[in-house]
Amino acid sequence: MAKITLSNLRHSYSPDPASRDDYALKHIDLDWNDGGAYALLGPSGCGKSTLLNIISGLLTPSEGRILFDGVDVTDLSPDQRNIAQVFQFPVIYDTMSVYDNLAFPLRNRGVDAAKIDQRVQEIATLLEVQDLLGRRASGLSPDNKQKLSMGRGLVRDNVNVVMFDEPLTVIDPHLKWKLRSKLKELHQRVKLTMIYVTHDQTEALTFADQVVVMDEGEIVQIGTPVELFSRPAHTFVGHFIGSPGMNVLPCEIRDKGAFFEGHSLPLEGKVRAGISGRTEIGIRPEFVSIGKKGLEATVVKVSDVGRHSVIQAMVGDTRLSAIIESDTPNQGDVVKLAFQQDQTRLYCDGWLASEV
Ligand SMILES: Nc1ncnc2c1ncn2[C@@H]1O[C@H](COP(=O)(O)OP(=O)(O)OP(=O)(O)O)[C@@H](O)[C@H]1O
Repeated sequence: MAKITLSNLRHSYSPDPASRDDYALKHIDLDWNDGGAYALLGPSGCGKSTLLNIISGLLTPSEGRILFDGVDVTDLSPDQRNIAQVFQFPVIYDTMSVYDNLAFPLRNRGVDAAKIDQRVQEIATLLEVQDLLGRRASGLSPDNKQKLSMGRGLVRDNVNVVMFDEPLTVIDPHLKWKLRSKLKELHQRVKLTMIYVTHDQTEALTFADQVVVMDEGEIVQIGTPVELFSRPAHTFVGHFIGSPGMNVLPCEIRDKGAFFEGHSLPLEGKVRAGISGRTEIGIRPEFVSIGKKGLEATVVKVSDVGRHSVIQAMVGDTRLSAIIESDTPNQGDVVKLAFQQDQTRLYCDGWLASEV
């Protein structure tokens, strides 16, 4: 296990990058603490795989250094970095048994037979493949093949980091939640440093203690799932996390207050001093309610999603979502929307600009 430091990293796939847009990773400075469970979350193309490949040593960054426990490993090969990686698709030896597949990474490093047996049994039990140990890997279902692939990544307890790159892509939806919670349980038991790469917020939020959110080659926020939900540092995080995502409404700042469609909307706290730029109000649909007073809005869509309804309503040209627990309005109704003040945030050029 190790603390991993990424220092002043930049990466461009172009041999001659001319502008910031030529960089797949724009500037990354980050510590992954020893024993942490991290998710690297972001949309397709934001640079997750590039970052992962730089940590694993498959890719040399254009600029910057990678340190494991303070030791510079930038010029070391993937093998010398002593890491384990689980990919989207199973990487297993089809002709070997399940047992031998799990034992392979340990045998390869000369671990003694008793210890190998103990680890193989432990990991197989955890992943619920203990009954399959004698079977040939080629005959396994796709789910079990991927479980085996994960097992191979987890079987060594002395790796610096285990990295998972969208590992549940091939897993049946009904098994996904089970494996996600298994991985979490496993992390709590083994306390290896783990980095889980995904574009799926549910996977990231269930697995990780800390979620690193990326967009366009940059880290936009690092936080616990609760922090990302409650105070998104950027409107991108507000949109990307949550279902539906945060409402972002254009606003004007006057007399130290925020005005949307001519209405004053009380913010959570003060407007940060000295801001200038495009200003927006951010409020999650969970904190918009229908009341006797508030912004007049026309309901344009109502979706019953079980425990609550999601309504969409127009205020002028702006569409808002609200999560409504009871007394759901009908499409076409004119309602009054109220915002919970301590959840009403201000953003300037995308970044959080209200203070509490
Ligand atoms: N080998 C390559 N050559 C040139 N450009 C690349 C290469 N690999 C990735 N890119 C570009 O770098 C940027 C980041 O890609 P990357 O694959 O790291 O993103 P990602 O978040 O992992 O996306 P995905 O989830 O789709 O894999 C993208 O603009 C992509 O087109």
